[in-house]
Amino acid sequence: MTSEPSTQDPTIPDALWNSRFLKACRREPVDATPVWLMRQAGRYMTEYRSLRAKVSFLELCKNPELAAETTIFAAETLGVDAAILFADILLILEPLGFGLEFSKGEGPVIHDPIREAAHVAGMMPLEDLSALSYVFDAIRLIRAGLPAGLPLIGFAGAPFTLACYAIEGGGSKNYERAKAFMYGDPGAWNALMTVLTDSTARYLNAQVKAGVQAVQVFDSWVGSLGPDDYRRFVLPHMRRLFDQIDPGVPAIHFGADTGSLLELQRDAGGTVIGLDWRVELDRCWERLGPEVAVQGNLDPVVLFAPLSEIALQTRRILGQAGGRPGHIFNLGHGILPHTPVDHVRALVQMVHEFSAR
Ligand SMILES: Cc1c2[nH]c(c1CCC(=O)O)Cc1[nH]c(c(CCC(=O)O)c1C)Cc1[nH]c(c(CCC(=O)O)c1C)Cc1[nH]c(c(C)c1CCC(=O)O)C2
Repeated sequence: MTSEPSTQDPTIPDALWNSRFLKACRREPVDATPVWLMRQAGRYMTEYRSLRAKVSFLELCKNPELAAETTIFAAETLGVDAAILFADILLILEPLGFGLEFSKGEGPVIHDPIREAAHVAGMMPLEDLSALSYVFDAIRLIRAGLPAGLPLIGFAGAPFTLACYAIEGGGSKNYERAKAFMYGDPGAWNALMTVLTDSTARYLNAQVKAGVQAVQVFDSWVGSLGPDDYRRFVLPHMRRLFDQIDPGVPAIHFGADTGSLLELQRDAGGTVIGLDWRVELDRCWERLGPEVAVQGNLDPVVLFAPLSEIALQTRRILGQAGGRPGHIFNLGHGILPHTPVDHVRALVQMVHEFSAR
């Protein structure tokens, strides 16, 4: 069911193996709760915005030196317990044959989206990952530039979330096209999900080979499904994905708005389950049982509140985790673009201070 990276791979240095973050992934006791934040490198930072004034988002992703600098700068400025690769879940769509664009104000646009089953019949799982070599180059540079004991997280989008983008052609409120495709032609849907699953597994394992110590799978839009649809159309693919990921690295399984899917997500796989802020951490951990670690779950909007409120909610979440080994503090979803940086830094300090043992 879950992968258990409990024996140390001889290629992992002690400083990384014994880091707070990796210990928490293994549900081992730590001196203070590890914290990192989804989208910790991004537009809320002035330095990021000045870089983006010079290069487009895709240029930044495809320039290993700049991507590495962005990851390292964010991790060091914030004092977090893990760094995350600077990239995007949608990059894998390009070598799968889709045109990708990030237009101002509109978010991502996928050209030539899937409109019929015949499109899927022509798709093959990625064998050759050389079109994504800039990602692996960035990982090598980041690993070399990070402090020896600071783990690096790689990531990918989950097949459902990627399928939504590939079919809708961009963001969507209700996913009508994606769901109509799923219900209307389950055979073509499963073929598409299989291509995305197998490509993603290879991509994540290649990130591990290049030097990440953990991976996170973002199923950002899967909360739009009810449990029965998740079971029928998504779970078998997610299980196949987690089964293929290198068992030597922890896999974080994140979804947003998945309060009604958590047990199914756990059954699909992952050593750590991500929780958003709509749920209570203690009750969910109870539901998930003792075999998984949990990550979360502060509302990203709380970072706009006064420090006193941030402190109150940080203490509440740490209290709900109850000092039980296996909690990684994070937001319930990514940091928002206008978040005050000083509040983000204060949050990281509070987590460490309030949880020090
Ligand atoms: C759904 C999704 C995407 N990308 C991602 C997800 C899953 C996470 C989630 O659910 O929030 C994942 C992602 N995207 C980015 C990272 C980098 C690592 C990090 O610091 O966490 C990660 C982990 C950079 C980014 N990805 C994007 C930016 C902003 C680009 C810019 O304008 O500079 C960054 C820093 C662009 C992006 N990329 C995507 C969208 C919807 C957008 C536009 C959103 C927006 O405009 O705020 C797709």
